[in-house]
Amino acid sequence: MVSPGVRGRDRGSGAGAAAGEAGKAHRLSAEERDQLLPNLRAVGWNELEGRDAIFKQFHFKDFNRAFGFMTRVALQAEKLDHHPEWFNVYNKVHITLSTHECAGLSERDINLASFIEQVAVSMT
Ligand SMILES: C[C@H](O)[C@H](O)[C@H]1CNC2=NC(N)=NC(=O)C2=N1
Repeated sequence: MVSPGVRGRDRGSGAGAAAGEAGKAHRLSAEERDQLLPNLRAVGWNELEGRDAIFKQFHFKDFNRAFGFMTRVALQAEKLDHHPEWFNVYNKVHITLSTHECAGLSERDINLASFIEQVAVSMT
């Protein structure tokens, strides 16, 4: 499993973030994709066609579980200042992750997807 990372935890502290950590997002290189995407593909994330983004559909027992999941993801997204594009109806949640700032997939999406997986596992 990809580690959820710590991006955002020290946001605003100004304390020596590593290169790229709190700075501008960059689109993942081919090598970075080869390294980072297989773990997410293995748990159902897929790359979209025609857009540099990843997508997954989640199904829960009922709306309460789905909305509880969304609430936990929303709080983390706000902490990370990195937000999902998502759709919910009843027990289904569809999520697309991409980084608007660099118009494509960045490490931020990988980190958020990893967090989302942890939450989903704990809700099902
Ligand atoms: C101003 C604010 O930091 C930006 O708009 C943040 C907010 N959330 C974001 N979410 C996503 N998915 N991509 C971004 O580039 C992004 N940027």
